Amino acid sequence: MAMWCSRTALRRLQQISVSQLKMAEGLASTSQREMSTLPRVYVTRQIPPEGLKVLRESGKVQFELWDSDDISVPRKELLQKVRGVDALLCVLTEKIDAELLDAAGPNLKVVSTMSVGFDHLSLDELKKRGIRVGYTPEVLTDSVAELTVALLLTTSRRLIEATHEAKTGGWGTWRTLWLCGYELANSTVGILGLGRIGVAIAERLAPFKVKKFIYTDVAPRPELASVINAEYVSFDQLAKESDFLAVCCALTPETKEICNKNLFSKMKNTSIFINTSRGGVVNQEDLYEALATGQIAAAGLDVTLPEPLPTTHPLFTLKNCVILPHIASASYTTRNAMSALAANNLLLGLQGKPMIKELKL
Ligand SMILES: O=C(O)[C@H](O)CO
Repeated sequence: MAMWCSRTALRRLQQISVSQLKMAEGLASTSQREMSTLPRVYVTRQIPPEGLKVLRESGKVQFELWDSDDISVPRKELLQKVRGVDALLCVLTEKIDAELLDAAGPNLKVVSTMSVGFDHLSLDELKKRGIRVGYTPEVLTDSVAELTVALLLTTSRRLIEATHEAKTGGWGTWRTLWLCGYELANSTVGILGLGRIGVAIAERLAPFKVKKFIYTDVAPRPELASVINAEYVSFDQLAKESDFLAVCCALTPETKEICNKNLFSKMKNTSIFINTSRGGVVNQEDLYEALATGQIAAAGLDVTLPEPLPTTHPLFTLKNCVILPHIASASYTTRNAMSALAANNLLLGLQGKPMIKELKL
């Protein structure tokens, strides 16, 4: 599956125009000898075309690519392929840990992930080795916020159940309480972990006549909160007062399974729980209990643990749980922007320049 950037592969991967292809080939063929001295990069996925174009047209690196977007690179292959590389461009399915960094060896200077989340990276190990890390915040904020709103409305207004009923004969006469859900108007929306994405979600929800935004985080974030007029509350207050609770925090050792029975037991039985951050912030057994027993009204999840969630998982048996396959940032524009940003971060890192978006280790 892996390959060095060849003519056929380039055409297939990037659906680029013939002139663009010629340019890439020209670069490759005119400088075969020069190329062998260029820094080596391994790209762990067939990333969207914009990023590959950035790498290719830079003329500053030679890169090898795992030539698939449907199957992630097997660990064994990855450990082999990273040997001796100068930089790695990865996605969130690859664990970048001590084993991998040892396999890569001392040449590795830059890891650039095409994601805003970095829980798949062992930051301590990267720091210890002086490896710089790029990531892709901001470019996905709009897309994630849009999807979060879509998931929230789908869940609270029971759209999946409704289309199922319409299609399968459950649609009888118009009924007064059939498929009733919960509305945003006059509601309190809680945000767990207020960052750019939380703000963008609130900005989109405000026109639905939300009464109040509340949030909690490790500390108040007055600048961000003032944009959406959100009040800082304790974790318990957030649980008790939210009609809609949107989880927007990063997965860290501190937030691992922070959404557990302690949280669900304090929530209203009319509340809607939405998670578009990481599956690991939720204790899924506790969530199942809360949903199955009516402790909370419904949940919308774009992320689970593991991913993919096995189709036999109990959460799939619940009508009041909407599960999406981690698509919050999945718009063509955003995925291309993430790809280009990851490539540019990598190139800048290799040149010893500040990256556009670099994690402070
Ligand atoms: O971390 C990320 O970037 C998202 O989860 C996927 O876009």
